Amino acid sequence: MSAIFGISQSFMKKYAIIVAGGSGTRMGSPIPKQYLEIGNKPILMHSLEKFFKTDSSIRLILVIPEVDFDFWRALCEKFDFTVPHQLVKGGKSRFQSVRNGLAQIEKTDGLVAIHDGVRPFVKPEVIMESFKTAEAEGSAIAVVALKDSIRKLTDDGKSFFQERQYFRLVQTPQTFQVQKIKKAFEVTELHHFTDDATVYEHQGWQVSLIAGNVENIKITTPEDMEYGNYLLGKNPM
Ligand SMILES: Nc1ccn([C@@H]2O[C@H](COP(=O)(O)OP(=O)(O)OP(=O)(O)O)[C@@H](O)[C@H]2O)c(=O)n1
Ligand SMILES: C[C@](O)(CO)[C@H](O)COP(=O)(O)O
Repeated sequence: MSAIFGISQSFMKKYAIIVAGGSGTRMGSPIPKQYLEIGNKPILMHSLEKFFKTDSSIRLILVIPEVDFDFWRALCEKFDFTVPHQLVKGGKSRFQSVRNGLAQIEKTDGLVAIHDGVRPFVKPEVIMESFKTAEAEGSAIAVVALKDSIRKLTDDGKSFFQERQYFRLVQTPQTFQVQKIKKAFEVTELHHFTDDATVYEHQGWQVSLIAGNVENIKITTPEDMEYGNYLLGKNPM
């Protein structure tokens, strides 16, 4: 980090892997959810733009199914979408899609944010903080506190009160020092690797948490589309 005119600035190369290799089964739409329009363009374009507008020097790596490459290029033409990005083919699972994205990063001395393509409402402040914390501490995982009470269910049908202050909802971006996350992804995929933090901590490394933003939902089911359109109507990007 260095300070120029009071603004703290890092000179480390920054990357963002935007994963959108899924099929969106829970959305149940004829085309995968990442290409559905909210506001005036596909969800995925909002997500890519968030990173580009935050810092245009971030190298954007977009992971989508290889069968969708032509479809995506056609969408870019249709929407006059000019944010520079590299297309990479997705894998069978999110883990494999991330690994394909990481394989495109040759150098090991940078920082990489891994972000779900279907989280278009991430705030620029969260993206910037994730790079800053990952540079200092190795990782930065965006999380938010719970507002509701929670209960733990047991297999025999009972439920128990849990202290919610000990829990956080996990979002993306999940940002890391490139060298460490590339090493972490050299392992065999395990069932509990639901995100990148779990892969990182499998190495025995502690993750650092940062504050996410509550609107940064993962668009998953049809009602999330309604909420997304509502947010854009009230709060155009
Ligand atoms: N093989 C996969 C599976 C998921 N993802 C991405 O990981 C993010 C989070 O996954 P999720 O919301 O579960 O997306 P889908 O797998 O598409 O949805 P579903 O589980 O409903 O099928 C999404 O941006 C999704 O495109 C991916 O890149 N490659
Ligand atoms: C990465 C993630 O969005 C963090 O909350 C989440 O783990 C993805 O889970 P999914 O089952 O692939 O939707």
